[in-house]
Amino acid sequence: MPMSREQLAQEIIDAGRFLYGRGWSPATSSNYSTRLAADQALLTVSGKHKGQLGTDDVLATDLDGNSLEAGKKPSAETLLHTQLYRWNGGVGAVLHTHSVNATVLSRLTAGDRLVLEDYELQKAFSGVSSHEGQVIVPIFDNDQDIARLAAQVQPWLDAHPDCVGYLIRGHGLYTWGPRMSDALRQVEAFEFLFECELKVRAILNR
Ligand SMILES: CSC[C@@H](O)[C@@H](O)C(=O)COP(=O)(O)O
Ligand SMILES: [Zn+2]
Repeated sequence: MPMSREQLAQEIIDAGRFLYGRGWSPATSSNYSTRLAADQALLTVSGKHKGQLGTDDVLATDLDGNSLEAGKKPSAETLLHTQLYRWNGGVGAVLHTHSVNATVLSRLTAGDRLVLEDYELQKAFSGVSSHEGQVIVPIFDNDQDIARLAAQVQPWLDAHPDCVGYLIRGHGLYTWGPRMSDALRQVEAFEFLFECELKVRAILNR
């Protein structure tokens, strides 16, 4: 049975409490969404403390990022969510976080991608069944013009249908999944792997 708007809103509220509690969504940063219908998303409004969301702090949008609820300010990064729902009909939840490790690692990594390899925890990502492959995480330069940033992301998504997430340099992570629980698992996996990468690099001095 499909989940009601109230249930989906509660999933977003619970995700915010968890992600804020882990330190991955500080100071009103981050935005979260679920698919509300084939052609609609339910997204966090802009500027709210993500550890203290209430049922009024979400709004419905169409998949072009237009608000369907007057009087509420959509997340500044709405287009980065809706493009994922349009890209893949199997995406049911999208999470954007702002952890220290994602921010630092994306700044330390030269070039346009982070390559994760030889980590058992790669298997937490959708479609990955062994540590032996590579999980490639593209890194896009930050841009306050979100339509322009979304236009940078789209060709990567189109060329990589198995993409599980991306970084925005000095900004944060986007990841997604069929359900909120999948997206949350992937945030945790990314955070574990980002921390491993930073520790390995510090020890190897590279
Ligand atoms: C508090 S700075 C972070 C924001 O600029 C933005 O990147 C962000 O993640 C939250 O924006 P929001 O409009 O609340 O969805
Ligand atoms: Zn952000």
